[in-house]
Amino acid sequence: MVYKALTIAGSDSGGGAGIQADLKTFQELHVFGMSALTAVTAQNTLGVQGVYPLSPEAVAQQIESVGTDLGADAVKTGMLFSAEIIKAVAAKVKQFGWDRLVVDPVMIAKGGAPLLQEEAVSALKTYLLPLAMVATPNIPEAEALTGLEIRTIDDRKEAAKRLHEQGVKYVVIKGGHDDDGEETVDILYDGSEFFDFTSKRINTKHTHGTGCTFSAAITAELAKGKTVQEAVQTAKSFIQAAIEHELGIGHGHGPTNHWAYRDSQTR
Ligand SMILES: Nc1ncnc2c1ncn2[C@@H]1O[C@H](COP(=O)(O)OP(=O)(O)OP(=O)(O)O)[C@@H](O)[C@H]1O
Ligand SMILES: Cc1ncc(COP(=O)(O)O)c(N)n1
Repeated sequence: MVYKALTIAGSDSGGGAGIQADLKTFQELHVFGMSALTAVTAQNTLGVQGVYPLSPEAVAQQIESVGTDLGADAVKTGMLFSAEIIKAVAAKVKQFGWDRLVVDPVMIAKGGAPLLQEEAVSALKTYLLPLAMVATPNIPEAEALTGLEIRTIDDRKEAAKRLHEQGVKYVVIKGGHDDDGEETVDILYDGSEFFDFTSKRINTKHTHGTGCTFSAAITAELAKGKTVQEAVQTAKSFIQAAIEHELGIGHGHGPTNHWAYRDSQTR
């Protein structure tokens, strides 16, 4: 059986985030990866030097090419840039009836560069979140999507409930941005219960692309037919290994190590 996953996201020339992180992660998890580019970024470990969005038609046509021939067992979205691209993507997801959809609501790169226009946040809420099986906001993204200020674990739970009310079936609020403490805690809400995924916080500056890699791992596991809980558990182990075994490349915030999880399985 060949499992297939499609990522709809931006290109990161530096290879640590975006489409590149997604395809590497799919491959590492033994899932055939396909892509529809939304934008090309000139980017490295020091920051984002340029953003060149594609037309909504170009995005829609790439998805159409994949959907009408290869099909996809699961789909994820990353950087979508504009309200027009979000609408085009939502229409195609509906057309192909893709229900294993993971929405990573990418807004701002770690270095501060905007990857989603401010006015597109409401399009994300209106058109895409209601189609999402899983959404994976970090804390600032969850704040932008709910209007809540998130300080405590209870605040995170409240934000998860609000996003569930907006139509997301499973909400994962990631704890990478919670700088205090010895642990990172990601919270999963399924509409009735909360589940915690906890790991030791690794003290490193090489976390470029952690969010993309984590959501791509969830998507790969969903493509195999795993439950959301199983998929999040594998994704947490995948990202933990990828951060822990850092590559140390580039002069700034380096990428994570996408092959570390596979190595850890064979050790
Ligand atoms: N220093 C760390 N140590 C261990 N795990 C981490 C660390 N930083 C992030 N993570 C994990 O990485 C995953 C992504 O979380 P994070 O909150 O960094 O996402 P993000 O901000 O969307 O990422 P990105 O910066 O790529 O957009 C989560 O599972 C989180 O717990
Ligand atoms: C094309 C693209 N997509 C997503 C991110 C977010 O990743 P990060 O916040 O780790 O920079 C990025 N930097 N570039």
